[in-house]
Amino acid sequence: MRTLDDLDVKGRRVLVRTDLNVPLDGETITDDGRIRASVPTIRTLVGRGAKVVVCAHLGRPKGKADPKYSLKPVAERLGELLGQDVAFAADVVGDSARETVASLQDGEVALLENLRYEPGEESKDDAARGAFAAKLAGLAELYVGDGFGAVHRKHASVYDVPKLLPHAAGGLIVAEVEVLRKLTEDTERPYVVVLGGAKVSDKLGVIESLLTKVDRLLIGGGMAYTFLKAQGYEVGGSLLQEDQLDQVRGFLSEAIERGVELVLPVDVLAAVTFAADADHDVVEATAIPADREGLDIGPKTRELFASKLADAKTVFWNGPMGVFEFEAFSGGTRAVAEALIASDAFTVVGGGDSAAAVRKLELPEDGFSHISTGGGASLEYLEGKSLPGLAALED
Ligand SMILES: Nc1ncnc2c1ncn2[C@@H]1O[C@H](COP(=O)(O)OP(=O)(O)O)[C@@H](O)[C@H]1O
Ligand SMILES: O=C(OP(=O)(O)O)[C@H](O)COP(=O)(O)O
Repeated sequence: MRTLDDLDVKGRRVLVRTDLNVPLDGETITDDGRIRASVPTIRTLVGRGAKVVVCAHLGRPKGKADPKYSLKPVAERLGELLGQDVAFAADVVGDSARETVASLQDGEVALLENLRYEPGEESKDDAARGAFAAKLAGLAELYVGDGFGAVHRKHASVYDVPKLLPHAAGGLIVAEVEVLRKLTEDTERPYVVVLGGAKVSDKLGVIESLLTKVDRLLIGGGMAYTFLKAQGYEVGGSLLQEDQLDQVRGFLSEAIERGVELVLPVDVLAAVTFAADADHDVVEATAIPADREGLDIGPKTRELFASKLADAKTVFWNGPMGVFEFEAFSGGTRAVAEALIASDAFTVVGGGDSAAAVRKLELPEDGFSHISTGGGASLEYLEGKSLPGLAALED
């Protein structure tokens, strides 16, 4: 892959695709890790006299402008971290974007509004995506791909724009790939992957391939309930991917055939509702009451998972074990994080919320070998698949 050093950026408009998909509470950014991670590349371009046009997505607004998902608060935070103003365009490729970009001087930075306000960004139709990509590419002369967390998405800003402009990979993508490559080459064993979180349908897809690579797979968070249901247990109002139950049954038998230990929760915190102060009890994972939802793994599961991590030599973890944003349901995530910190394995934690959890729980970031900005992106990288956003940069 070409890197920033291969581009002559001075005085030129450079479109930088970053991942600024940060957790928000209203307009308040609750974790700015991904914004911080985008700073070095932007700063390098600023230092080399580029006119820097940053683009990114936030959440899943599904092709329509929705103020809830505006990047405006992110522009302010990015400005604070860079120590210079960041001009904010109120649209993605409209009048505001064109005017904002046109007024940039060398060394100045602009951020476009949320890419996913535009239906072309995520369209499955190549022509629709291509048409939007052409408008986006029209704003700049060069392209830098640096949004590692989104490289698994075949989206216009990730996949199509680099086909239209001279391009290079930014420092974050280079650094992430360098570390994750270590997990795919001569992996020291036991190799354990821990999966949780809420993007269940997305991430169930990687399990088939992980079963051919890992020694143990620990499944917690919102992921676990589809497995429990597939085994025939009641999961009440817990997160469930009903349409993937058959697929999950397949994983359960394949794990047995391959001799992979697939470890599920044995107890959970079952809450009466999804709220920070919800009444809850520890129940057996096989006996979740119909009117309850599982919001965290229970104490026996925390011990079980820690024991399955104790002798690991390589660990990848994506997805919180529970709704860590609520103090009462953060214990499982803390327990898994602490088990990784205590271990002498090569440990990588990835994902916007997983990384945010480590910081929110005030755990030492240097207790992990690497904290990746990508969750789904890292998992798909570990599958060994060609990722659209990396393939496009390699061309
Ligand atoms: N049992 C659960 N029920 C509902 N949500 C959950 C549960 N466990 C974890 N979560 C949620 O998963 C979210 C993170 O999921 P995900 O986006 O897949 O992780 P990451 O961003 O680290 O890749 C968090 O907001 C957390 O509250
Ligand atoms: O937050 C992200 O991924 P992650 O939750 O897997 O870490 C990325 O910004 C990708 O977002 P998407 O999963 O809505 O495409």
